Amino acid sequence: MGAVIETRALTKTYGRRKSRGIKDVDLAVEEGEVFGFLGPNGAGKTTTIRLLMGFLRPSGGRARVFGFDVWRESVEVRARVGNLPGEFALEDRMTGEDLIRFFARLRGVKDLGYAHELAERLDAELERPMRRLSRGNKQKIGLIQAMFHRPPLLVLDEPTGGLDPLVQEEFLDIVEETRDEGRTVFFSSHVLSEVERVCDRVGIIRDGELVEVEPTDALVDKAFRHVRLVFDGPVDPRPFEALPGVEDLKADGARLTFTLHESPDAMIKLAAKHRLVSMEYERPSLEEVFLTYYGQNGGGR
Ligand SMILES: Nc1ncnc2c1ncn2[C@@H]1O[C@H](COP(=O)(O)OP(=O)(O)OP(=O)(O)O)[C@@H](O)[C@H]1O
Repeated sequence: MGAVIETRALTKTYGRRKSRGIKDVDLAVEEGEVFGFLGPNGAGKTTTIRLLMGFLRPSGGRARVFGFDVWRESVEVRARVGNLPGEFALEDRMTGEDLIRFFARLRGVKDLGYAHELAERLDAELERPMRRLSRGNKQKIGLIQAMFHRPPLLVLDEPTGGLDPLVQEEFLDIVEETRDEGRTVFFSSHVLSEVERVCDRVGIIRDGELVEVEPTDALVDKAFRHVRLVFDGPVDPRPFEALPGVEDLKADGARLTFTLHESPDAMIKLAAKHRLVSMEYERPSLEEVFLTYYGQNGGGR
């Protein structure tokens, strides 16, 4: 099967002033993959998710989920998608258990076994009224609600927000199991480490535009490297500084550290003219790669 989510030039502007939401987003999420949708606050993640769920009408372009138009056939879409919205209003007096039973009736689900398994694994409090739950505990109820009927597609907006680290880990295990069952997961995040751990591919959105879509490994692989060279005596750092792709060079007598944005060939040949004691050549984290798209202060490259 082809794409589970497919958007073409999907665009949303807000209000009469046509203020920015998202612009010309072309996206294809394949069946059985875990897709991470990355961007800082205000980049357009929630807007995209609300469009996919048919909660917002596109200003331009279109989007399909399982082949259904997300706006005109939103009932068909929602029947196949488990969704955690960015913000959700929960009935204050209801307990988590009441809410799950309510959704189970709506969806015609009789067996609540998986709902209770999820509640136990996420350490959710199903017996308390919602108004007495902390943000993180409400988030757990929202996640159970999105997942307990094992929908073929999960669309989750910042699913780990407010969860403590152990529960985040458990949630990521559940995401991996969901993929093992051949189901598809699309989630937005700005926690790069979790995306690096579970996502097969990532899309990076900046100022409403999708700037990169890559397999997670490939994105990190094609990025720069951290290099640390230690020689048996002081070396002149200037020839290293002059190499193409060398940035942020720091010299400390016999020790040079820098980032390298080109292939290592010229650097290795230059280093080999001296006596090397040790060399480290390391991939960056996804977090560091992400910063190269945004700059340290959100500027971008
Ligand atoms: N209802 C609205 N009316 C006007 N502008 C809006 C509205 N909702 C979002 N925007 C604008 O659209 C842009 C994208 O917002 P969106 O909420 O989709 O970003 P996000 O990536 O989900 O951010 P966050 O991580 O903060 O939720 C922002 O510039 C935001 O100010």
